[in-house]
Amino acid sequence: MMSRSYTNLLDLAEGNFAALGPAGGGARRRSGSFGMKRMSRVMTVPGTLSELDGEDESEPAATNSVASDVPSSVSGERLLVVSNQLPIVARRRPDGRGWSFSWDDDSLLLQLRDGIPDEMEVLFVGGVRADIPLAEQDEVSQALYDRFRCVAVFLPESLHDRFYHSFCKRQLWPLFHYMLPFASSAPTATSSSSSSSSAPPAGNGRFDRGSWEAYVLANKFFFEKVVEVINPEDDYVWVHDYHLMALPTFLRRRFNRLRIGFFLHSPFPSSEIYRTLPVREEILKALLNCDLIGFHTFDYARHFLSCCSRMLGIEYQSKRGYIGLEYFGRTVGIKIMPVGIHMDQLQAVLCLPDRQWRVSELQQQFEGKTVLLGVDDMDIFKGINLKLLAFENMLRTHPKWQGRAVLVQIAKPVRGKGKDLEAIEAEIRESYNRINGEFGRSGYSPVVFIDRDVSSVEKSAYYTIAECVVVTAVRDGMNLTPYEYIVCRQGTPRLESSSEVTGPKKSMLVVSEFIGCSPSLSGAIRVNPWNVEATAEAMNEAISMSDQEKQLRHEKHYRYVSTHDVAYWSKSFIQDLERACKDHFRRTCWGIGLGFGFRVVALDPHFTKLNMDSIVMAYERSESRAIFLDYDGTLVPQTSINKTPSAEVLRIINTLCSDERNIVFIVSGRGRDKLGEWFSSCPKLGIAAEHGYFLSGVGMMSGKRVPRLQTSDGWKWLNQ
Ligand SMILES: O=P(O)(O)OC[C@H]1O[C@H](O[C@H]2O[C@H](CO)[C@@H](O)[C@H](O)[C@H]2O)[C@H](O)[C@@H](O)[C@@H]1O
Repeated sequence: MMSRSYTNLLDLAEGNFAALGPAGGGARRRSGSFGMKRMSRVMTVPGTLSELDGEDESEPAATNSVASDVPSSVSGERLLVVSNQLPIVARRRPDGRGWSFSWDDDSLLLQLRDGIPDEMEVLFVGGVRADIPLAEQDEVSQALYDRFRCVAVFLPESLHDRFYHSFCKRQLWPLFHYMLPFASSAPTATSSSSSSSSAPPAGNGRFDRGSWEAYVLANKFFFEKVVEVINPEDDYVWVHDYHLMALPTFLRRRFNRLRIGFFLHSPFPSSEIYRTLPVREEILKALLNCDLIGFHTFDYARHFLSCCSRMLGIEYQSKRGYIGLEYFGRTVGIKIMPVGIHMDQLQAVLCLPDRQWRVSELQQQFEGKTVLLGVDDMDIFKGINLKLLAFENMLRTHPKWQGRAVLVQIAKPVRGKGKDLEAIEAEIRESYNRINGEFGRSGYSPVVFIDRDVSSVEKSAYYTIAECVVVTAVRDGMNLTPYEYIVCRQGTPRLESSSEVTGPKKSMLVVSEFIGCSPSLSGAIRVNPWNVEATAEAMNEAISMSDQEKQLRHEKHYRYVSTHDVAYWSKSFIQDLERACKDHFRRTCWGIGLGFGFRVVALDPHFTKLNMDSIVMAYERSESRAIFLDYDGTLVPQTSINKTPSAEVLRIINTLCSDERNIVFIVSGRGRDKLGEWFSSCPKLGIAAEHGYFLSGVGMMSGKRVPRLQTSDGWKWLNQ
């Protein structure tokens, strides 16, 4: 029986969006609207597997198979990077007429180009971080495509609210950060939401099916934009982050053999958390339509694999260092590779002329003080208040730091607002006012709280003067703050002559054990941020450590961070994606299934479908036959509670066994006692019980049938 969500998804896939109101912004285009789509170099042949698995045949997009003689890697390959937002900064022109656009140099998506081979063109597909009126969307789309090879996705406003603010930010994002929607108020703190005024309709953080439908529909909008520009035989598609987890299913339905990679930038939670999501199977199955799925850490990948095992019954295999999930004949690769920073860009900031001046200013401001630094988005998972409590605790338990230690906390403001965020902001304010009230004195404020946008120059200047960076996030996918700090403390050769870089390079880190970068920072002091006293001790230890020790730790970190940069990450991902897809064009692919049950069955080209008439003919022609029958799912339905074989099954088995030319075996993992009991009325039947550990029954010797082993006790198990 189809579940409700399947029905809805099918509706969505068929273009029935009634529940969500009119869809499509002014800029929605049909295939090929940018006028540059190339012809397919591979012919497709229709076919269906529905007879084999009893699935509905009425799904035209799902039944294409592709011929197997296909070109190997060729030039002209392109990478389509699909993400919720394009790496573009959009500004209204000062005269109010039109828009000006520039690359967002801070965007990881833009930076990843450095790891992509030069001959591979990179196109971006995603939303624009600005409210572009409907009437201007066509023009903006064309400009973005012509100038930046960016394909803009515009979602109708109401759909965007339900997709992003409601499903992404109130449901997926908190859940992936281990927050279950127990309370009636929803987590709404966002780090980059577009507007707080357009509150989503869902009233709390609990699962809301309408928002899920909006999520699926929004993913379909992204899919349509990909379709406009894709050349499925030459292109790779790299989908980013939790906003677009349904997209691989849309892509796979249309393009059976498209090369699809996905990278999750947020954490993937423990299966005990993930399994509370009502659409848990749908999302897992959608991701399994990719060829490669990437995670920042081993733990996130491990959680994903246990979800696949527990919720879908799919087990992973590890071969020669690669982890793969066998999914209907395709191997879905699992990639563990934390993202890195863009070295050149950070170093370029270090060389900007006004930076030196900013560093000197800060050195003066904090002269004689030891600066601990926090740089976080102001969101509910960053644990800023826990950091303040730990700092307060350190001042109290180690009074030598009173008057000497300063915590500078930069909290990048976010536009999204919610009750949780407001409560956390109030708590933070109360904490730093209390700390400054108790420990502050003339010329000394223990906490300097900066809740405004800070330029990259200013941020790098703070990194330079900080003795230690403290990250106490309670969950974070990766968190690149420690990496940025390490690179800024190292400086660049061009700074060697300046007064800012003197003596050996050193840095010190206190980082939460709940964030993605933690495993890669072996020289950091790792803390459980919920343990305020232990974090206070870690802060004290970090700033009290000898310079030599700080230097050793810094060198170790710098070696890692400078070699595992963003280009290293993207290069490695694309290489693995290529590898995972290398035999795609040698396989015969069949799409089957409805909605999120859709998957591609990939078969060896020599695989031929069994045909009843030819089986009967071959059976009749043969002189001797070995017939091996599985038990559960073959002789008794997988779902039946009563596992005893029916009289009909026993009759058929005895008929098969009565033919002298047949040797019939049941092969099962079940125990010998039960199988022996169930088939006691089939004296000529062979049984391989407990996966073949116990054997009983007939055999052939020199072409002659040997009698089955039987004792007065009934069955004789050969290896007993
Ligand atoms: O707020 P969103 O638009 O929903 O995006 C979520 C966050 O995405 C990015 O951060 C994530 O990816 C980073 C790089 O992999 C990783 O360091 C971080 O821990 C992840 O949360 C983005 O940088 C954040 O601003 C967004 O909040």
